[in-house]
Amino acid sequence: MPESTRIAEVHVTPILISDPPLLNVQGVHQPYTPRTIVEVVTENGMSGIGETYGDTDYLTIAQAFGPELVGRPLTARNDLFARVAAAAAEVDIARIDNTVVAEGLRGARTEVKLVHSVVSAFEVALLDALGHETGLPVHALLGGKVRDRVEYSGYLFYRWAAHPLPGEPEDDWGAALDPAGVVAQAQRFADRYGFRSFKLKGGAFAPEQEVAAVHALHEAFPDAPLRLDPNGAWSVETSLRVAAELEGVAEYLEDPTAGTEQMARVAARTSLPLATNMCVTALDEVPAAFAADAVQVVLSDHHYWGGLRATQDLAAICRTHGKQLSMHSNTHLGISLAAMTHVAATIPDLDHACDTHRPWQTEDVITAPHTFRDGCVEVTDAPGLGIELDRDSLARLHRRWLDGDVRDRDDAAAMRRVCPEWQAPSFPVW
Ligand SMILES: O=C([O-])C(=O)C[C@H](O)[C@@H](O)C(=O)[O-]
Ligand SMILES: [Mg+2]
Repeated sequence: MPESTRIAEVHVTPILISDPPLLNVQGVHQPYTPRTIVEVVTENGMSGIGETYGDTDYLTIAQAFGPELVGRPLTARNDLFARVAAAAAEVDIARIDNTVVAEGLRGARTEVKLVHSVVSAFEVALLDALGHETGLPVHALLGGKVRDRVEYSGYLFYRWAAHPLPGEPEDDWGAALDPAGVVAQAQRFADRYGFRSFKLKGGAFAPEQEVAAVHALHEAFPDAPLRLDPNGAWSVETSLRVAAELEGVAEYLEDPTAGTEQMARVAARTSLPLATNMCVTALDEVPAAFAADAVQVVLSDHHYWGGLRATQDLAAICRTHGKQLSMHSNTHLGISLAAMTHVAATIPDLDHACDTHRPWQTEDVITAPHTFRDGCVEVTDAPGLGIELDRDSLARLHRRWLDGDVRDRDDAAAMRRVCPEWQAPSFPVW
């Protein structure tokens, strides 16, 4: 492939995918959630695909930036951030208010974070296309894999059996609203996918109930590393109480309390490691959090950090500062799972099984969705990401987006359909 191979077409396609009624501190997942699918096509007819958030602001930036890639060299990735940021500056981004919102439960919402998430989809698509042009897998383009399988953890959620209205998407997982329900869900995850570690999304019920669920999981799976993540819902004192009850049971507590300062106060008084995907989610948040030793484990996420190479950079920063690395996940499809798996395969010191929402999704836009064996996804050596876009499925899910009115993830609004008085909580909740 000549270095001058150029991009001939870029397609940015919003879709709505079905999502089960998973509970978190902000509310409950809506029946449908938006994603953005990016495809680049080279002048040689090779295609590359990427995936990111589909909420209005991300989509607006992606749609503004997409056409600018046409005519650019396929190998030009280093200026993506500057170019996407410039595109973002030209459009109206309506909802930047530096508050925590549901579409990611990712700490303060800033323009830089939006830009990173958009960059990630284009970077992955460019790497995928480059892989097809060269015959190399994405992990090789990132320096090569150091493992043949990437381990994921079973991501447990409190959940309702069904969304409230007839005709909304259904699955057969049933409700999980107490420790027995959580253990049954974990058992099904273990039987079906072989997961050997579990994360419970907390913040849905009082901490004592969630601690009881983690103890029940420990009893049922004594060797499994366990995590509990209330997305910052607890006060410092509550976090310390929970930490004391879960020492020796959990491998880490994820964002027990909100913000670097409070996390540091908890970290100073427990030996249980604290992990975050809320207070260290962009480079400018690193110095203060590391100086205060507020976190011991950083959850990478290539959507947050601006792509696969940025994730490798984050790994180097964590290594330098003696921090461990794990991986966060939001609702995502197989394109992102492929990207997560390729980058995870290249990071020597990925210390924990990665999170993934993928087992909760019943739809996808790739022709052969991944399978989990022993909780792991095989690292493919096929060119690019090693996946193929399912164009019929993409068209169907895009049609749903065109016909529907969901444009943003809003877990509080979804909760209000069942509990009209529900408000997004003020923190700490407990
Ligand atoms: O903190 C986390 O792990 C997440 O925010 C992951 C997801 O966003 C999860 O909380 C969700 O979708 O409800
Ligand atoms: Mg988290």
